[in-house]
Amino acid sequence: MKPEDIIAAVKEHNVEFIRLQFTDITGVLKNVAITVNQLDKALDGELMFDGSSIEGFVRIEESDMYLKPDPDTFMIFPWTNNGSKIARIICDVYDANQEPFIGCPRCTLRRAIQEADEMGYSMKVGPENEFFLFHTGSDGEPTLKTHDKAGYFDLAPVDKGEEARRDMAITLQQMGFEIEATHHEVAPGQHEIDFKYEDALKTADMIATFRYVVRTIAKQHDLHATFMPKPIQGINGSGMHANISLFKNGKNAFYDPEDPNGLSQECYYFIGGLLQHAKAMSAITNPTVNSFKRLVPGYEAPVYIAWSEKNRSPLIRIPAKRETSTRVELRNPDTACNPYLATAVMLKAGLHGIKHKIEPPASIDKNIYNMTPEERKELGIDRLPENLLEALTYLQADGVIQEGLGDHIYKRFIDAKKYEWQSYTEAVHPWEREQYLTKF
Ligand SMILES: Nc1ncnc2c1ncn2[C@@H]1O[C@H](COP(=O)(O)OP(=O)(O)OP(=O)(O)O)[C@@H](O)[C@H]1O
Ligand SMILES: N[C@@H](CCC(=O)O)C(=O)O
Ligand SMILES: [Mg+2]
Ligand SMILES: [Mg+2]
Repeated sequence: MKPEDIIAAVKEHNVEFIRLQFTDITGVLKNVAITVNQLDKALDGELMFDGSSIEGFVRIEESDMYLKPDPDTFMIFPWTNNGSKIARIICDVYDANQEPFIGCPRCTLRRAIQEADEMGYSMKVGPENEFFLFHTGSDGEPTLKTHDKAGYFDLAPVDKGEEARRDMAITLQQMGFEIEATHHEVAPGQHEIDFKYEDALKTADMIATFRYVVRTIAKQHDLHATFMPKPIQGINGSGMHANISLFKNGKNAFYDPEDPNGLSQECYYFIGGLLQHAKAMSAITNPTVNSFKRLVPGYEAPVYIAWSEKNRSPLIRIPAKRETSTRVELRNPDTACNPYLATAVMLKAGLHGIKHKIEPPASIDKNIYNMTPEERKELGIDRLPENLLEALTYLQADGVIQEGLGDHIYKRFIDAKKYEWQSYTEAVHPWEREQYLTKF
């Protein structure tokens, strides 16, 4: 969209406020709301804000930042706030010198996309977004209660969860999402909404928007939507499987009809790169203490670093469809990740595989969970980090993933996450009281 079209649309639909959105390094959506009078100035990229209060941005002495709206992301929300129509535009963050800010996650993804572009590739991503819907209590705070006992693909009697999910899909469609599927997931109260794959930057924007819409609509149904990866022990957690392909000259570069598996050499190398960097990448794709409680055996989440054309136990699965749909499904990313940074490191790792011709190990077509440790060792199957601290240690040893993040984000991320880990280890958890309070 051109700036003049945006101004015309705002006037035509009586939009009162425009939210200028961006994310901090932890992936939390931030916004500055402006009135229509300021839109001209904002579209020219002249709107400044104080970056010193944003997680992982800058120090107070260098805090002036510019928001550069990306006109292609303009959209009017289908709902009103107290009767006011609101629109949003997603922005890149620029520094005081009017250069892309090195701490801006969206600009970081742009850099990785540029690297792919120089090699002739464009990355497509389709995420599978899982989440839980919980009731809110009389105080409006979320509980852990769901009133459905439904499971995978169930058609529950019409309940709030199903109604809310339908509303979410309708709203997203009104906002231009092409919804491919919505279904109940395996766990009670767990849902999935999948939208059609798109170019990497567009998909990352859509994931950020998706989370915002899902939470907003849930609230309208007195429900709390959570993208926390493992809210309840003993049942499945929520993943965000990333379906990835590279296109070259308008064709899927992962497809090769001559290959017995229908996969191109580039696809094999891309898998090789993802597997080689999986441990370091997990700090970004699974960025919370809680993320690693999902990555345990028995809940359809990956634990072992391997790939397969068939079964779902390894980290990477190759869904059966070929030609345009040929893709790699990376199964460890979760719903707490920053979609821009997660996409940037996945692309960086895959491109590294192509550049350095990293052959993946043989595919594993047996259920890895049923193997003995000795069998896994014999096949050279390693596992993902067991916790956030371990993942951070791998990230600190992986120059490729660090380069993908850029020095600024890498350092701020490590500092923020080490602090998070420290605070977690100092906390006394209910489990400890259960185990020790009466025993000692
Ligand atoms: N060439 C492609 N590149 C990237 N993503 C693609 C491509 N083709 C399809 N997709 C996307 O892959 C996702 C497919 O999700 P779908 O739920 O069908 O996958 P699945 O892994 O088979 O399901 P599940 O894991 O829930 O059993 C969608 O977002 C779809 O748009
Ligand atoms: N919820 C599972 C995935 C279920 C599925 O295969 O769709 C996970 O944590 O990854
Ligand atoms: Mg699923
Ligand atoms: Mg999947």
